[in-house]
Amino acid sequence: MGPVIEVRELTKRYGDTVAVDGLSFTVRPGRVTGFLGPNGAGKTTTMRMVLGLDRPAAGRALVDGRPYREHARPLCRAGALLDGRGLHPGRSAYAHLLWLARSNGIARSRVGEVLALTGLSGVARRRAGGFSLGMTQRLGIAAALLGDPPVLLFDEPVNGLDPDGVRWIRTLMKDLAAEGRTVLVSSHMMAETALTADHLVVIARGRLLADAPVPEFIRANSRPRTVIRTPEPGRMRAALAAAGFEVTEGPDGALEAHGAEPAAVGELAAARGLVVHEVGARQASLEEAFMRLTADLTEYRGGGAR
Ligand SMILES: Nc1ncnc2c1ncn2[C@@H]1O[C@H](COP(=O)(O)OP(=O)(O)OP(=O)(O)O)[C@@H](O)[C@H]1O
Repeated sequence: MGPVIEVRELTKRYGDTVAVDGLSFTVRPGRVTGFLGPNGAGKTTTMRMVLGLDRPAAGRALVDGRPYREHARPLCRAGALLDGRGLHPGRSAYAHLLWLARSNGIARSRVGEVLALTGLSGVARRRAGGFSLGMTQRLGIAAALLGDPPVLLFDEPVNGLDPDGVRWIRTLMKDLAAEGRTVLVSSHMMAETALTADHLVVIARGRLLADAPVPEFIRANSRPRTVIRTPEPGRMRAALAAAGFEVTEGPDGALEAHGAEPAAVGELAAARGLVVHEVGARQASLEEAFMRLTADLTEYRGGGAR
């Protein structure tokens, strides 16, 4: 088995706030693991403890079998993008990376490699303090990749990026996982996570809610839904309603039966002699599944309907 991140019974308190509460999960190599949770769920705190930046009150977090800081050259075991801190604004991108490489026993030649990998070669000599948000993110990722680590943690890497930047990060995450690395990516953005992650670890209030492959997570947290196209929408609607399904109509006139599998709809249509042009399963989005799971648990609700 390749390198993993192991979190066991991890707990962290800030005064009266229990930021992380007896949390256990394992992040495995070869896939992108999305780390999801509402605001204040404890994602950043968990990642900081994995990286030895915060001390747990209880439990432990291991990278490749031991605490991150106990590795001889930690940057070569795990790389991380947290929140752009630790960047000296007066230094050039090159100088920043060279300083990191030196203090971790990493070859100078690797600096040029990660600059090229992150598309920063052309601005390597410029002051990092003058970088745009996108360039700052790229520099943070260059630093994370410097030690060519088998384990990578990214905290909200696409925050504030333009569509090109988002696409670039998405491809990079997938490529890193395809190379057999262990990749943990926290995010608020469900649509983006659905496009990037293979597996999910979902937390709220510091506790584990789900640890499952994305399709399984969606299936477990949504009701089946079937789309029906028919030249007899009125009769079909009535038949579905009589069978106990809630029916809505999409903007294109197609019907959607909630709680119904396509097989049930097809059999119903046959029994009633109804003509159908299309019957198909419609998968819920990751966002819908996530909202369903966390609806009652969210610490801070957005305004509006409760
Ligand atoms: N240094 C700190 N001092 C006091 N409380 C903290 C500190 N860091 C985090 N917290 C609290 O711990 C809880 C978890 O915060 P954390 O930042 O880990 O959550 P998160 O899931 O990363 O949230 P977000 O998605 O909003 O970044 C929150 O209630 C937060 O206010």
